[in-house]
Amino acid sequence: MTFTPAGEPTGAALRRGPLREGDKVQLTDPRGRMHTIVLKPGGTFHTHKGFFRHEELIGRPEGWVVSNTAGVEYLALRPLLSDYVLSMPRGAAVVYPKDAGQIVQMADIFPGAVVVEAGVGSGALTMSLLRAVGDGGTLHSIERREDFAAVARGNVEAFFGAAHPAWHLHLGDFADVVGQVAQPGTVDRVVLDMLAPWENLDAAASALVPGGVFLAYVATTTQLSRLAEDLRADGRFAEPAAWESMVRGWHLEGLAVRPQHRMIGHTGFLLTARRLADGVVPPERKRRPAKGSYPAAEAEWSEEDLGERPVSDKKVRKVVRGFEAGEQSTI
Ligand SMILES: C[S@@+](CC[C@H](N)C(=O)[O-])C[C@H]1O[C@@H](n2cnc3c(N)ncnc32)[C@H](O)[C@@H]1O
Repeated sequence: MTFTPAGEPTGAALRRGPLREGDKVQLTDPRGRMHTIVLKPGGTFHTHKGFFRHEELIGRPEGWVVSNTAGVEYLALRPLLSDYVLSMPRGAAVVYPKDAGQIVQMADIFPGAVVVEAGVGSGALTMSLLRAVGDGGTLHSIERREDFAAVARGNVEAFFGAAHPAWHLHLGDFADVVGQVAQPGTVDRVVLDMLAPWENLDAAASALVPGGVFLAYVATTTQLSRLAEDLRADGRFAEPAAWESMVRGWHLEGLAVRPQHRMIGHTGFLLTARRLADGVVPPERKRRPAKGSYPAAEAEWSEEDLGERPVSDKKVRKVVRGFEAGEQSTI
């Protein structure tokens, strides 16, 4: 199903115009609860407080309010991409919208770019990448699990309403597949969301153009540490940068304007590094390597490696005396 006229980006027409048969529609009830339905002739939406017929929405503009048999009102809107990824079927955990936005921006995904991503999981990030590269770009998505690839294909095609012209889904391991789908040195961006991205640095470095962006999304600090050290050891990448983003919603009610009590505390860390030109040695880092970083994951950690300031016995005795005398003091 596609309503896209020639020249319009894939999927755009599905998000415009009156509500149609086959459209996914998000209903918001008076308490703010959401329900997702697919409009079909003869369909009804039932709750324990009455029902309405889908025909009452088909042909209406988005943003319509429909009342059920008990007078309960529902606001009807097509889901946005950020709504869709949180309600679609999942194979693996998805990249949340807050991180997908950061990935598109910080990996500098541009219209027409050649991008390789792995793994695909449920296809959540895939949809943001496809929107960013556009119909004229190329996205190779590599997934090692056939069942997850099938879930992703279903989600992506349902969202765009058709096969996206920029999308190429491949089954297999990133390191085996990337060289088959892209010539060395031709990929603008590599985006990895997987357990062990450090196992794929050689393949990623071979695929990337000079100046290309490598971005990885990892869930734990131990993964982040291993990845950063292995990137430095590889020698074909500039110094990596890492961060996380926290998004806190706000409650807006009269004078009660405050942060919401609940938030998504942790999703993952993002790390980016640029591909150096071939044969270039990474510029020497000015920082003393022993301070604030540790040399290798398997090394014994010392206070100095961790950037801890050694504390003299004299200082410790002074603080203990102060503590015994009732003073508040820290080392
Ligand atoms: C967390 S999921 C990805 C979620 C996805 N980015 C999304 O937003 O829906 C991680 C996926 O990576 C796949 N994977 C792990 N290592 C891989 C590799 N070396 N090559 C290809 N896929 C891999 C796993 O099978 C899994 O489906």
